[in-house]
Amino acid sequence: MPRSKPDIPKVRGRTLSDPLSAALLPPPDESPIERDLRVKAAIDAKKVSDSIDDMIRMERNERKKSKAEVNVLLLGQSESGKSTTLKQFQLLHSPSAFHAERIAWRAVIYLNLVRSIRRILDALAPESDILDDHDDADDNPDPAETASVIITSNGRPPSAILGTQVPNYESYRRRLEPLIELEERLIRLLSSPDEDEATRLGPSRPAWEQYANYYRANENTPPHPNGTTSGRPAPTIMIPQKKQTSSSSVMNSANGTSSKNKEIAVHTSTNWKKALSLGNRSKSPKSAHSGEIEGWWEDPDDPVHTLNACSPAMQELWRDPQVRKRLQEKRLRLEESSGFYLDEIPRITAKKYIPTDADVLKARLKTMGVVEHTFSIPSGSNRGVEWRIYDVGGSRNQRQAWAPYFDDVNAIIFLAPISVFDQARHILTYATQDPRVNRLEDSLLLWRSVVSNKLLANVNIVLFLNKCDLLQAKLEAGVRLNQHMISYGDRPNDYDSVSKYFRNKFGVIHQSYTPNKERELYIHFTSVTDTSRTSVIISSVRDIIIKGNLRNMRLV
Ligand SMILES: Nc1nc2c(ncn2[C@@H]2O[C@H](COP(=O)(O)OP(=O)(O)OP(=O)(O)O)[C@@H](O)[C@H]2O)c(=O)[nH]1
Ligand SMILES: [Mg+2]
Repeated sequence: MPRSKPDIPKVRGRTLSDPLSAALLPPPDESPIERDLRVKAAIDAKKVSDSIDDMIRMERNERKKSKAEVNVLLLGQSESGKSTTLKQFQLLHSPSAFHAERIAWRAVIYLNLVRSIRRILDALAPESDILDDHDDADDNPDPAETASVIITSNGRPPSAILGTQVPNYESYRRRLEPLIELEERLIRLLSSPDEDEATRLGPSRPAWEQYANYYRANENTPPHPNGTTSGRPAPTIMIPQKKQTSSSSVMNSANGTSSKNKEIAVHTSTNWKKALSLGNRSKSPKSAHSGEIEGWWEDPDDPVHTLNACSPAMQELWRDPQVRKRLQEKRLRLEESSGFYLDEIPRITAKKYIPTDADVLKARLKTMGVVEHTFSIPSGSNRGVEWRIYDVGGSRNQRQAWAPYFDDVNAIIFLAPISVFDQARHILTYATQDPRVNRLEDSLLLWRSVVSNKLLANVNIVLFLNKCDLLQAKLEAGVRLNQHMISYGDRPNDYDSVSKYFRNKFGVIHQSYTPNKERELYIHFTSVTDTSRTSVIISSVRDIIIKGNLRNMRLV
């Protein structure tokens, strides 16, 4: 069916100097019969052209339907749980690949554990001036964001002056010293061996290491407090860009294609997992002649030996009541922090330790750049829908990499960690007077900017109010929401009331700012480290996204 009234071919907007316009003009001496013939020929030609257009359109829709594609973006601030959600997708849809990679996570888990120990020692150091809030390290290193240090007028942090002294500190420090070297080694192992700049260490050496160095040189005199800084940020591993693979690939953070922009912060699972191919050795047959070994535990250079040797000291440190008291004074709640394995030291430091699924889900490795994973997910009568899931870095200096993905995204899963209402990030920018920004406020602002984005007006949005397990534990421990969010007022401080309050807060922002009032918002309360509950949620999210996608395709 022709879509417009048949007429002579349109040449509107062209001038006579345009050769096409000139060619389409009727001949000057055209008779009425010739005119009718010419108009009929033009109408026939247009019919043919329209039917070709229709065929092309139908073919494209058919192609889309048969090889349906879904692009999903995981968004949210740093440490909100995006990469963990991606791991859950992997566990659900490519479990064998997930299990095959478990061994490679050993290095990350070791690094998380060693870092927790170092943070305790930093907090115990007599002259330590580490920040009370561990999440401050979130977005380092970024020139616009610097962790602030609370220093009194005499240059010493208040907690160092008034805090509980741990008499065994020196002994712990000495016994755990090999872990300093191990931390550096693990970071080197995880980064690419041929990239000098591959690994970014934090801005300074840790307080306890400075103290240790000083102490070695000046046995009994304590070091000068000046010059010490806060604990290091979470290890950030910068991995060079490699050719993309279909199942797991890496993108340039700036334009999603090449490495032109030297500011690329690439973080690919493929690369670092290969770099630590410790697991391969377990497959080698043991042979006295070739020197092959049965497993990594027989390799004297494997990091497990240092950990294993330090295991008793680590356990004593973590069990020590005075240490716990000191951590409380410093408001350092390691139990809530990412990559927490202190309650499982004997199991993690065992020579033949293999990470469980739960360990991998708990492991913390900050994402730099954008990581893409594809899955083929069967859906109803469809042969298989190809899902592309993009996991982005959530820290502030990573967010500019998000926009290029807005163009052809079908759905967004936005993660907001609602347990962080009592945490602040230290941000020093020219525009910010108060360097402390509440992390939940940060999430709300980010949410507002995503839901109000016009490019995303027709994109399905699913909101995960995440870290509900930590929220519940925090409320049960007596932390009051109204002390951090005045607007909460006198409402009860229990999980039900608080979680509803947050759902409402995020919902109202969506309602007020969405450019598409028809858009439905799907909200889930999640703890994405919990596999059984998350797999149910993922299945329902999958259906919502597929339905929304089909609806949008019909509108095309
Ligand atoms: N207890 C608990 N821990 C969680 C939950 N979700 C994520 N985590 C942990 O929080 C840490 C951070 O999660 P990630 O998935 O790495 O966060 P991300 O959003 O990818 O962070 P960036 O890569 O920095 O943007 C990890 O150690 C997770 O195991 C949750 O619901 N409960
Ligand atoms: Mg991540």
